[in-house]
Amino acid sequence: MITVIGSGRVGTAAAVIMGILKVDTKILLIDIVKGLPQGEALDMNHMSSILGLDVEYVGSNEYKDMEGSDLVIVTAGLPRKPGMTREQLLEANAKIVSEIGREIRKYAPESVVILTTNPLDAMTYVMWKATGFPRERVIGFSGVLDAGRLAYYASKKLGVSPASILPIVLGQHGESMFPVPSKSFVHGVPLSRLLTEDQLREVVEETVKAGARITELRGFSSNWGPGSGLAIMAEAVKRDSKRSLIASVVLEGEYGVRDVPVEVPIVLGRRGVLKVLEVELTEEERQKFMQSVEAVKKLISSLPPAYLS
Ligand SMILES: NC(=O)c1ccc[n+]([C@@H]2O[C@H](COP(=O)([O-])OP(=O)(O)OC[C@H]3O[C@@H](n4cnc5c(N)ncnc54)[C@H](O)[C@@H]3O)[C@@H](O)[C@H]2O)c1
Repeated sequence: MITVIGSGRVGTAAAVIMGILKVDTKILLIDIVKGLPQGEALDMNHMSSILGLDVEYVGSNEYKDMEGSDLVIVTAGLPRKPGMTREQLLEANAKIVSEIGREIRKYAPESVVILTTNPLDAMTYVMWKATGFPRERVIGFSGVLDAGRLAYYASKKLGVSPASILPIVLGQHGESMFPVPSKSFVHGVPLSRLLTEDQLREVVEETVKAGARITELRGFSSNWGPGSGLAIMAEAVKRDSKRSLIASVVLEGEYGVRDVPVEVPIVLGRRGVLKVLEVELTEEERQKFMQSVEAVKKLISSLPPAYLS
């Protein structure tokens, strides 16, 4: 069983897409708002019936119902409003993530946790501390989205399918995120060779600002990109596919960094992170990556001490 905590825009998009991809036969939706997860589950069961999916959705306001889940997806928390940065959500969401982390430790102690709550990397740290799980089982979602956005914007300029691009985005999911065109390839040819300097600058800027652009246009933050990225990660865990994806993971010496979660390429399977892949960076790229790591460290150090142990 997969549990999705938070039945808002991202949680419901993920639940629907996981159902359509038949990632599991039972998906539990949890939220603190009475009636919301139950209503969403009922609507999704009608979808399941119409599409012949054989997936059962259940809605609940009780954390204990997650017992038996091998994968818990956390999408609970405040989203940004137009003009806000992800970093401004820090304190309010740390409280929510920390509480949920303790419930997961109690009711699903062997689960793999995938988290979306912003500011993503600092919240991954809070979840890691609150669950006490090994870093392999606490994974921040954002890299699949940021990399997908990089591939999308590059594909528009190149005139090739985004599916032909293997994109790399490293560092923080936030203002200092670090898309790396020299390590993003179309069949062995890096984007840095296929696009001009100006085009590269535009692609990087569009990628970094994509989330804010969506929020500005429609008044609320993205959900279809995150929902589909979460479904791809859930599929890798549930099918033990060992697919390589980008995600936020607490580093333990890789890239010369320790105890800080940032976006890096990983190999994902049933037990969570099986491997962290170290991309070879030039000195200039390494400096940009480290600036991004420093931004995450700064956010973590501004958290109240209650969330740091
Ligand atoms: N990592 C990413 O790439 C990414 C992308 C988009 C959004 N996000 C983040 O994901 C989070 C959710 O976004 P959204 O658009 O779905 O927001 P939303 O407001 O639509 O949904 C959030 C839901 O969480 C619920 N909730 C709050 N506290 C809870 C708790 N303690 N237990 C259970 N449920 C609780 C709320 O009732 C609400 O239904 C936000 O923090 C947003 O910034 C991250």
